[in-house]
Amino acid sequence: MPESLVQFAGVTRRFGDLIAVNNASLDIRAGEVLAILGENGAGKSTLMKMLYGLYPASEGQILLDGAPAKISGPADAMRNGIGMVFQHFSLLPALSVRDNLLLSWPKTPFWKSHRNARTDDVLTSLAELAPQIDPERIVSSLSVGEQQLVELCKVLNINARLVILDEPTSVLTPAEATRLHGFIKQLAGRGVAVALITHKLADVEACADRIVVMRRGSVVDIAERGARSMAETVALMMGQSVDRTLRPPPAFGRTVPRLVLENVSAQRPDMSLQGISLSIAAGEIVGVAGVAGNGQALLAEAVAGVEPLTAGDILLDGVSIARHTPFEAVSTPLGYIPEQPRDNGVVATMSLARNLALRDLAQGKRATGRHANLLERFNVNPPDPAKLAGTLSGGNVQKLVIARELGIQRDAILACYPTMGLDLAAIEMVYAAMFAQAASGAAVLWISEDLDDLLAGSHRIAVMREGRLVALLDNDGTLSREAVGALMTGMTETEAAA
Ligand SMILES: Nc1ncnc2c1ncn2[C@@H]1O[C@H](COP(=O)(O)OP(=O)(O)OP(=O)(O)O)[C@@H](O)[C@H]1O
Repeated sequence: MPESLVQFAGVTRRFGDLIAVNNASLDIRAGEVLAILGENGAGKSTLMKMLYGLYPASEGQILLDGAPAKISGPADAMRNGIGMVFQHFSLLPALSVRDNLLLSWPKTPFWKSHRNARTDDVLTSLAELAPQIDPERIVSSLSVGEQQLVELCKVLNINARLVILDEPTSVLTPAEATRLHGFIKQLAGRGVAVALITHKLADVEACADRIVVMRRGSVVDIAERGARSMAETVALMMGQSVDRTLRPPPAFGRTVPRLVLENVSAQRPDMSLQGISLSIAAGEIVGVAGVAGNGQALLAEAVAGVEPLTAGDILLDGVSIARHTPFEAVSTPLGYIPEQPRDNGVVATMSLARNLALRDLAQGKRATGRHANLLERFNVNPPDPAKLAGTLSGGNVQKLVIARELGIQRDAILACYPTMGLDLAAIEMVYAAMFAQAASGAAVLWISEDLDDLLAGSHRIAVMREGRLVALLDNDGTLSREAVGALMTGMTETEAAA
């Protein structure tokens, strides 16, 4: 039996009346990859945050190397060789990658935090894990996936014995995810324990040695790799079986242009959007495919009005909706699901009810109770309008934003990674809501890194590379992943398939 590094013995965590983790017992062994699965709000993050010292257990005990762990905060956890990478990042956006790594590196000399041969060791894990990231780049210019890799390097730099990863692949491109899987296996091969919280069965298939399933706060199953079929694991997670087949989008007659981008251009220090023109008809879903960091984020923010346009216009039903300040964007008649909704879509210190009424409030109108049923409809858990948004689990924050943006019929929808961090049942619900909007005439612009979902759910696919729209393809059933992948990377189809 391999050595137990950590043991949870009957651990419970309450937040007021809510039992987030209920009498959980499990161990984490040196050199294993332990996948922790469960639907949104199942208690996965809370369980690991207790180990990382962020919350004390309400009952039960956590043992480290067989003795009761004395971890009263993340600094203690790190001293004990436990590192955690969160869904929510803690990088300083104005500093370079190198400076961010130096700030959290225990060996950084206090007198010299700058470029210096003696501090180059801080870059070793970056070179291994993400050689494409230039350490001198400013963090704010990195894609979300790249930022996550930098967060992971921070943890690797403390020489962790246990690395906890909270949904690491939800923001990674397929290629980045594959590289991360390989790296996780390498870490385990060196004797490091990896606890991997995930919703993606591909992560489990690629690297898990054991699989823990949580449901409603309880550990409901612990199994060795291969002991359960994927269908059995999903049924354990959801308490039922979920058919994960994306229904095709509703048919539409491409006649009336609704959302029109005319030569849309915008500029950030590291990225420029160059003359994007695209016309989306009523009822049409256009999926935007691209390798992360090729201008999708800037396109989304430009269309949403968060980033001012340097040229061009955006028209909705013939009327310009191009905005010049983020405040004006609040009145944009566009349903907008932003990337990283915890940062960009909710006010953590406000109640769920006020977050649902955020657009009204921002326009100086009174918040009404008419939004309350949206919590039930979009399965936000707990569906308590008085709860603060900051207390929701990551997936439930996403559902809250989706409830606000897709809960009423819109003329146009801009959806950025709308299923990120969601469990399988919630993904189905989001796609159903998005397709229903299209069926009722909304023009939908949908940015995603999941090519399979884009191919299954869009009428046309726009491919972005280096801030330009390099292709606009009819998704007529003949498009292949390889063909779109080739356009995304600029490689030939055979190179992309290799
Ligand atoms: N600080 C907090 N205050 C109050 N309730 C909380 C707090 N943190 C978590 N919860 C609640 O505890 C439950 C478990 O949340 P947790 O974040 O552990 O779920 P999760 O399984 O990681 O979900 P997800 O997959 O959506 O990230 C949820 O109902 C959540 O609302």
